[in-house]
Amino acid sequence: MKLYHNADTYTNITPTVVTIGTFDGVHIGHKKIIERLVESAKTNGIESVVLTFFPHPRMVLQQDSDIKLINTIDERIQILEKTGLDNLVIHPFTKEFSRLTAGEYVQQMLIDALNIRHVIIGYDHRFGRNRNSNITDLASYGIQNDFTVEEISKQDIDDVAISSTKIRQALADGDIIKANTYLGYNFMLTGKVVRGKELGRKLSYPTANLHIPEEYKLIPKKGVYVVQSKIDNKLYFGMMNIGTNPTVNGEQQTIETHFFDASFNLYDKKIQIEMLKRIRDEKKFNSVEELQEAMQQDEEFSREYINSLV
Ligand SMILES: Cc1cc2nc3c(=O)[nH]c(=O)nc-3n(C[C@H](O)[C@H](O)[C@H](O)COP(=O)(O)O)c2cc1C
Ligand SMILES: Nc1ncnc2c1ncn2[C@@H]1O[C@H](COP(=O)(O)OP(=O)(O)O)[C@@H](O)[C@H]1O
Repeated sequence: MKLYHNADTYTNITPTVVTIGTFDGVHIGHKKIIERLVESAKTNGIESVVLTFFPHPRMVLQQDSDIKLINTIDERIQILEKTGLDNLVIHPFTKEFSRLTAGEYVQQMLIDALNIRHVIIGYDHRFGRNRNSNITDLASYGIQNDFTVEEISKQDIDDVAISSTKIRQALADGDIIKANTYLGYNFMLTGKVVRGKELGRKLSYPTANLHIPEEYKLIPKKGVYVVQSKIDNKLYFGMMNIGTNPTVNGEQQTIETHFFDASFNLYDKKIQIEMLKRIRDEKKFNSVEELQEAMQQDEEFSREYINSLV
């Protein structure tokens, strides 16, 4: 897959079949659409393109909107890599861009930049300044400019929207198994390991504190989870706490993971942690000893769960 951070840098002259959207989560509903796109490119001997925008239009147009996304932009790229897609164009969404008229948008983006032959698009897709053009308008631009428009049915679009809503809700509820079922892969958190209070090692459970710079990343419900992570090409299982560490009077929310059967220095390392299963709520214990006991039980639970996977 080739990656472009601006449609203007797309210089490939092979005609394209394009689909346009945010594809947050790149879940099984999105994958069906992308499969159709890739198939259509193959059948017609042209190249497939997903055109997506970043930041999310709502981050730009309603700056106060506290939008949370299932994937960071880098995670989205990583998941799309595996779909067989030829090209991913992530065009910067700016206020200026949002003011392009529908005609300017079609000409500059679809025709001039992408050399479009075919577009696969949701029945309810809107585009151009104030989103005032629809799929019928796109079809007439197509007749004038020699490209065809293929509609994704209401049913398929509804399925996509339902899945996204279910995934967000499941993550908010801590129901990782449900989220992962709809995603078709394990929900992940990606970030850098930073220093904490250095209490973990005293509890005999050193915990890597994950810092996620993307404020828009959706973080699941507070609590304790079974997780896994590939670090330097080796798979580690572990247990994660998302919370404020009330027992030790923590204030800020942290994301901390203890990996089993491992001893390494992870500071400043970028890691990606896949979440597998929720264990329990975070609690305020009366003493550090009680917390330690709870962590031992979490470890037992996690190990049993991990063994049940194989
Ligand atoms: C599996 C796991 C479960 C945890 N559960 C709780 C909890 O229920 N309540 C709590 O106050 N802290 C909990 N913690 C957080 C510990 O308080 C934290 O790991 C400890 O304070 C070490 O912090 P440090 O990495 O900043 O040194 C948990 C941590 C882990 C890894
Ligand atoms: N099994 C392990 N799981 C997680 N981190 C580990 C492990 N073994 C060593 N470490 C290291 O220990 C650090 C965490 O120790 P800890 O005492 O909890 O300090 P901090 O408060 O800075 O997180 C991690 O960032 C990592 O570099």
